[in-house]
Amino acid sequence: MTLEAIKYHAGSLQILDQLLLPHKSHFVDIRCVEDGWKAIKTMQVRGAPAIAIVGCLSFAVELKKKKFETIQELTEFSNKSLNYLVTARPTAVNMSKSAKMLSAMLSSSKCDDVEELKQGIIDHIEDMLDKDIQDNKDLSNYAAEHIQSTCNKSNDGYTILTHCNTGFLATAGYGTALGVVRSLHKEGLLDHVYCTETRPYNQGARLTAYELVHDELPSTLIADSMVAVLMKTRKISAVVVGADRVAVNGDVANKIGTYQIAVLAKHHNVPFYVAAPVTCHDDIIQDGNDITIEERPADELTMVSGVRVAAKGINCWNPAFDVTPAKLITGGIATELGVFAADEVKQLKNQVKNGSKS
Ligand SMILES: CSC[C@@H](O)[C@@H](O)C(=O)COP(=O)(O)O
Repeated sequence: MTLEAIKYHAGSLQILDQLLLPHKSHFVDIRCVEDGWKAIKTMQVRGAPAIAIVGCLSFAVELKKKKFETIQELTEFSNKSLNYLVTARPTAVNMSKSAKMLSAMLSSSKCDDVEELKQGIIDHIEDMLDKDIQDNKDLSNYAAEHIQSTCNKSNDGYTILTHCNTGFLATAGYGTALGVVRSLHKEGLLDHVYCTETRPYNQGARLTAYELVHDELPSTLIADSMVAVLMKTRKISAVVVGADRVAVNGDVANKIGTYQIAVLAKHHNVPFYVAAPVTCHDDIIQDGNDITIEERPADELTMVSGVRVAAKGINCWNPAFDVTPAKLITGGIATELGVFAADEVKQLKNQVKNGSKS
């Protein structure tokens, strides 16, 4: 049975509450933009593509119920809602790109029928679901081919290390970095996958491990602090991670801990890949230093599953993401348009502008 984290039918949205995983599968209703914003902020849904998809669908659900007298009224409501959704979490680019695209669609539309324009926006948002799954499959297949042509095999196939959660739970389906793992497995080429715990919020232990067990993939969980010894003592073919924002120069913001894994990969000569559909690429921010890094509440660090593990009174710093410089992304950046060297990812922006797909 395929995992399902987003249940959507015209006018109705439910999401799997990721705060309760892996212990409980419980879907919550998202009836409006405010519900969508809260679900993103509290991380009931997380992962860059899923944030944008659930944010936009929450807007679509509220839009469907609302009546507008004029196009101006529709436009004002839309811009206000979309701008609000962008404020829930700042690092991933996907929601802000979608918001800009939908606002531009409204402002450039020649349609003078409010209902028709409203439905056009809803249709466009609904298409995001299928498009994200197809993009993930395409980029995963490209990355799997690239790994086969450039990385070392271990035993009966390739051994991959991944970080955070980038699978069904972080996207509309299939996944990005975890999609690459799925594609290798489908081809009979996956020997093993290691997933990090991903402290402090444990997306690896709670969510990636859940997906790997669900799909019966050969897998092992490690603590984040074991990456160096893993690379030294076991044959790792490649590291594959996702992205929250890829800057124009190929620097990548992703889950905290990604940067240190990239440093270790460089030291141990392990190719380091980023799996990032075009929706994760920022066309404006030139380099990683200008990416806003979200800082999350201290209790995500001091508490584990509601139990305090840190001494009371200690100061905490909890950046949720870090930036891996392009020069450490030695394998490449996999997109639905192919695999790019990180310092050549600028070309991707031109291909997207020109509408080419190869
Ligand atoms: C396909 S998901 C890519 C990234 O969004 C993922 O690696 C990540 O950093 C998620 O962070 P999170 O804080 O759980 O939203």
